[in-house]
Amino acid sequence: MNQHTRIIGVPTDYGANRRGVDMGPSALRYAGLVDELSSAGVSTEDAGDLAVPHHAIHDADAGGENAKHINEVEEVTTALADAVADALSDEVTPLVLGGDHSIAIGSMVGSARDADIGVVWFDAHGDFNTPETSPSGNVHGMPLAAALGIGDFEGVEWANAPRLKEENVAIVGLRDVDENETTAIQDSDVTAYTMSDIDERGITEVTQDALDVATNGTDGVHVSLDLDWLDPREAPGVGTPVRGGVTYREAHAAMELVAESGAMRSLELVEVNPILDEHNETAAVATELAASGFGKRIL
Ligand SMILES: NC(=[NH2+])NCCC[C@H](N)C(=O)O
Ligand SMILES: [Mn+2]
Ligand SMILES: [Mn+2]
Repeated sequence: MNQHTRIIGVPTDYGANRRGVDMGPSALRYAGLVDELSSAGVSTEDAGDLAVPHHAIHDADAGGENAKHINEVEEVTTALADAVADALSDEVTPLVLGGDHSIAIGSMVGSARDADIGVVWFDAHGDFNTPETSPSGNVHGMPLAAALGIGDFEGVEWANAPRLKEENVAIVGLRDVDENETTAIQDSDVTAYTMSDIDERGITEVTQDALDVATNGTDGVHVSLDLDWLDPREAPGVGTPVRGGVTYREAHAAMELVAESGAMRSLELVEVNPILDEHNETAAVATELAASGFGKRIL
């Protein structure tokens, strides 16, 4: 496989309640991302990090707001959307390094600017809240609803990806969903595969189904990999860990299927928090999974 990718770092934690995920891009680079990708036969250019507004006070722990730091999220995701769209028009695959999962708004908007896309969302969470349903006010719990224009996000131009349809979105590995978020997912045309589905049918069949959903009638697929998708024993460096996630091998099997589909248009690795990690192992796992997504095989 001969592929080219452009790394776009997005060192932000404005969408999360626990600090430190803004150091994710450094941790991923330090874990050897470029070497790992080159062992997959992928050539990499590193565009560095996007500028993220700095505020002396980060009030993510403060209550009250129902979409905390939404202005900073808008600023960052708007710049990211342009960077992702630019990479695609230069015919390189954008590889976005988070940062918290709010950045996915920018990845999806950019990836869908000139194409009809599907999304495969590997995550413990639905990230389907809106400011009115969110129990936390953290925007990293809202990016799918934002891109799809659900609830408060309807008509919010910077956040919506009009060329992404609900019926082309597949969430894989769900195991922690808020009450009103559950209803919103059920009322939508999004397909959600829970951990119970993976228990019953196995990771291969479920991932294949998810890829079918995302490729059906689209020009390509944005793959969003939240590291809390994995079991916290394998990926401890995340801000919102949930027990009972996929194993290291299941994660690789899924990413190998992503590569085999030939449909991956853009990829993001999010929610790596080096402060909560053990010896950078979550970042290391993330780089290995990215390589599998780009076609690395054992033999
Ligand atoms: N990308 C994430 N880690 N999202 C976690 C979201 C947690 C919770 N559902 C919330 O809305 O706050
Ligand atoms: Mn998550
Ligand atoms: Mn997430």
